[in-house]
Amino acid sequence: MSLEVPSKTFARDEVAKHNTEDSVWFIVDTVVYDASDFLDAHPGGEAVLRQVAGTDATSIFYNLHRHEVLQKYNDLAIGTIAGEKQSIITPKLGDLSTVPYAEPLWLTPQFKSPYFKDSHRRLQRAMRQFTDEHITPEALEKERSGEYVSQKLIDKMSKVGLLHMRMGPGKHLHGVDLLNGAVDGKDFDYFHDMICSQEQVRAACRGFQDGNMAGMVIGLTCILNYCKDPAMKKRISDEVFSGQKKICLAITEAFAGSDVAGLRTTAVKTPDGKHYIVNGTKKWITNGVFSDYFVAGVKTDKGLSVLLIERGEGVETKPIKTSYSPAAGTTYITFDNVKVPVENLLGKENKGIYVILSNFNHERWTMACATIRYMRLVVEESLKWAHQRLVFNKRLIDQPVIRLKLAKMIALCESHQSWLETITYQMCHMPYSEQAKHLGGPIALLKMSCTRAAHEIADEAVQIWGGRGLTQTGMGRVIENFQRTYKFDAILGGAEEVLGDLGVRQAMKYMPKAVL
Ligand code: HEM
Repeated sequence: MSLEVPSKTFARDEVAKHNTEDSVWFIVDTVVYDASDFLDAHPGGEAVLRQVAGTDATSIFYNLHRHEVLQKYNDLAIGTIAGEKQSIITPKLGDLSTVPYAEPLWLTPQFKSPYFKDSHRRLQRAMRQFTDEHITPEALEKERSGEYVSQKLIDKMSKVGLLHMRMGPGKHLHGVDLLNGAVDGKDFDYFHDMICSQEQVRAACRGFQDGNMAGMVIGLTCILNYCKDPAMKKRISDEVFSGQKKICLAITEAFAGSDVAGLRTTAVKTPDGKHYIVNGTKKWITNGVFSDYFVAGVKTDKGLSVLLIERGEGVETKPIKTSYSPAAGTTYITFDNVKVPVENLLGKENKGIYVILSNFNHERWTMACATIRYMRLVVEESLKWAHQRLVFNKRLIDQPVIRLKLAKMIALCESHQSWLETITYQMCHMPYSEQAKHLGGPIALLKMSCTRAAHEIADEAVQIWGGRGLTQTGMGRVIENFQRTYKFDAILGGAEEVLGDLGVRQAMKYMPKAVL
């Protein structure tokens, strides 16, 4: 699609005359812009616009701006050059990218895949449209302002079943209309789940991405799987799926991160046996500041337990400043003599470790989905940039050293997506009990390897982008956001070192007495 501009046409000679004190016109990709009243407002200053007055400024413009700038300031366009056609593509909402490697191979027309059915393709199209139209504009705004996700967006996501889909396959999807019938809830599998995760990442706002209900993805699972009272389970899941209430998972503390056995928050039963009294703190809790429910790991008399704690007397939350956007809602929580009914125990007392562990595979796999898709976005941006940026009178892509960096980035991205799809296929075909036994290790290794790859990609991308890879607005904003935030995925949901160790230890459980 081309930019929509007024139908008036001009000769190039005519444009050339508008290089006076009062009139500053120039051409970008055959569109004529009258910047005479924009000189003061131009963020890059007046002088640079005067320097190009009357000329074709296409290549200098694309050396300095993203194409979306022209969409935003479309009212400066007054027409086009007679007999010439725009050559630069303006993507429509929902479109697939035609940049090589910008889409996973299964979405590239020439490639076939054994994994994806029509319902996956329908869901991908619907998710892309929904993300481009509703999620990305809000993500960009909130990532910058640091405000939390709006109730309006939550309501929209709830209406199209997106909150339900984020929990993965299961009965909670049966009978729910998913993006206007894109997929039947009973057919929803882990490839649909992967598509939901990966499409949303394209907003490229890592803080907002977590702020947008990541707490629910890891917190509500414990209610769906371990809440013993059916009425309570229905009440809470209805409230959360409808977007009226927010929930988060509160495990980590200043005292213990990946080492969950080291938790120090205590839950002591009252003498009448009807309540627990909870005391302690939680740190780095995503979405905690705006949550109504906290699925909290606590120490009971003989071990670890998991309790559903409602916001109320004795519960205090305050934001923690991190290197990604405050939009994530990262929180420090204090529980001060909080009275929790014993019915709120999730799973068995002192056996909370099983409740916590049951969450890990899906959480880590979701993080791998997201990291890989963000890596691909960085590849797409870097390919576009290398193709348009002129340095030493050459495009960056004409330099072998740049092509080598891109080759490494593409290879890391493609290999991890393939591994992810192989594991996702196993998740679709292995019963849950088998998954816990056979996939915990591979998923841990996949996540560990993804974030190592992200580290390499961030490093190479910043070298390609230079200062723009370190600047929050403008051309390199995606790269800047990625290089500043990929570490969250290397730490959250299990640090790389812990996951690597887990992967090898799990493999050793099945090691035969093999010798050389
Ligand atoms: C319709 C035409 C134009 C519009 C709407 C426009 C708009 C903008 C905007 C929004 C920015 C902020 C940069 C960003 O964060 O992306 C900017 C920066 C800038 N613009 Fe323009 N601009 C136009 C044309 C031009 C042209 C023809 C030049 C020619 C030299 C130019 C030179 C600059 C420079 C040097 C910067 C600063 C870039 C930086 O900080 O990296 N602009 N412009």
